[in-house]
Amino acid sequence: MSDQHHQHRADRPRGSGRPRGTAGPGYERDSRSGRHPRGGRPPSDPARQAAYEAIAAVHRDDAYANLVLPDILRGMGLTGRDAAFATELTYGTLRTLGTIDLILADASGREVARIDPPARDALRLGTYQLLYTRVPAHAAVSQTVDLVRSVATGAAGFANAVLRTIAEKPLEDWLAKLAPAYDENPVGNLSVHHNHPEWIIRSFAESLGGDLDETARLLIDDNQPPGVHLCARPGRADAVELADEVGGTPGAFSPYTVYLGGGAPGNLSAIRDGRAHVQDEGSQLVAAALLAAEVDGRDTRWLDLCAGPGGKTALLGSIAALRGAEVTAVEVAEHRARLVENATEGMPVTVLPMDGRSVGRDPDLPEDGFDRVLVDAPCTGLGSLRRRPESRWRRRPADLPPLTKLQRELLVAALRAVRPGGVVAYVTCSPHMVETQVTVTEGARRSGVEVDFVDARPLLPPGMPGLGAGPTVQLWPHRHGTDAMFLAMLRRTA
Ligand SMILES: C[S@@+](CC[C@H](N)C(=O)[O-])C[C@H]1O[C@@H](n2cnc3c(N)ncnc32)[C@H](O)[C@@H]1O
Repeated sequence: MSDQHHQHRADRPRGSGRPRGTAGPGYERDSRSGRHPRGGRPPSDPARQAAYEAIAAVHRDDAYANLVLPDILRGMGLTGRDAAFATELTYGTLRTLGTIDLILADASGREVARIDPPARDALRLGTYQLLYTRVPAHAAVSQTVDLVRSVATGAAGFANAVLRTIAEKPLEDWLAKLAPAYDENPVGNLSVHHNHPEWIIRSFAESLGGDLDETARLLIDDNQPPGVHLCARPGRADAVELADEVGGTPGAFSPYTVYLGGGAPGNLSAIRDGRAHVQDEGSQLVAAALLAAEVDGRDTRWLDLCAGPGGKTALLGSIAALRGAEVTAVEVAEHRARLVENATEGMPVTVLPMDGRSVGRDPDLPEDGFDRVLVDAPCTGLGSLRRRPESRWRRRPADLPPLTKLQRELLVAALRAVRPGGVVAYVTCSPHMVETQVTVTEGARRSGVEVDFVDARPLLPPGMPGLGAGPTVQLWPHRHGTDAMFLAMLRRTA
């Protein structure tokens, strides 16, 4: 699945994947409504039922948990501790799916693919409770068996037997039994222990210079839910004052960042009245880095070539208002272009709903026309797996070729759009070398213009640790507490 598909699907009506009324293979019997499990007996408690429905929607409808779960919680009227429990169960089960399926296959003595899908998803949820939470075993088993009874007629006895087998051993014993020995297959071992597919672990390790100890630390942090970061919009809010206002703390690195302590950011007046927006600190850092690079002469025409939904455009637009600059924001998906318009209300930003590769073919996107250009390219999103629990199991290496072609073409367009002496920031929320170093090197080579790499490290706040040998920068959850954003800064020399 390419990121383009990802974007389009993510933008369908909330929670939907497949069209309504259709169901994925194996779910027909029990979940034709697309929502509520059917059956003669009452299902398990509401939080578990909500988690089951979200997990089933992810697998049955190709839905996204972060989109579908809020709708389910709202529909069931779940708030507070129930909503938090349902969220933990949903995200935890989806994140640990690879290992859970190994355990389920071993305990049931059959391939997981051969278990009836509704029973399979309920069993996954039960296994997660047994091995990854403090839910007492008897409650995990009985609640899951009740759930199975309501969604998969006739499977309750099977589920009971499988769950009792799983409950016989703690997680460590299951991992010791099923993971390959570290000495013989370190990546396979890390995959089972830390719930990431092997090809993703290999790509992280390659980006970390082959250091598997550090890779393991990354995987551990990649399994933690990320904190909520706010961006205090320059000229509209001050990060220290905003932190006081919302009961948060100023960010460790970006002067605009506030770490929110808790609560729903949507309820904050600072967000409602346009003084701040939700944005990972890493995203704020790479957007601000574009503006920290020196350019000679004119510095008023900035271009954001992949703008939707507009987080980085909003930061650039706030600073443009202070510096007398103007931002042109390009976004190919019309509905996402509208999100950019909403995000940049009152800022000197012009949104163009068009393909960023039209540089030189559209009067609004002239060659040599801009002083600074941001290419926040569509990517696999491997750097933000913390936010999308199912994503690691959905992504495939085959997603890379079409994405890297698009990334390269957008970078070439950016290098043609910038004037000689201007700068281009190439950014991805993936640390995969094929999307980062390879794309940048190839894009620069094919652009037909002369470029130099600018050392991106001094463009980040002073004293930031772990920025490597340059000239590009890779941020990491375990080093910086941010998404794994990549930044390459290029200057057009002629
Ligand atoms: C990584 S996201 C950008 C995130 C955004 N910069 C932000 O901070 O909110 C990449 C965006 O590029 C858009 N996109 C994909 N192909 C494009 C193209 N050919 N031209 C312009 N935008 C494109 C996608 O629709 C998506 O919104």
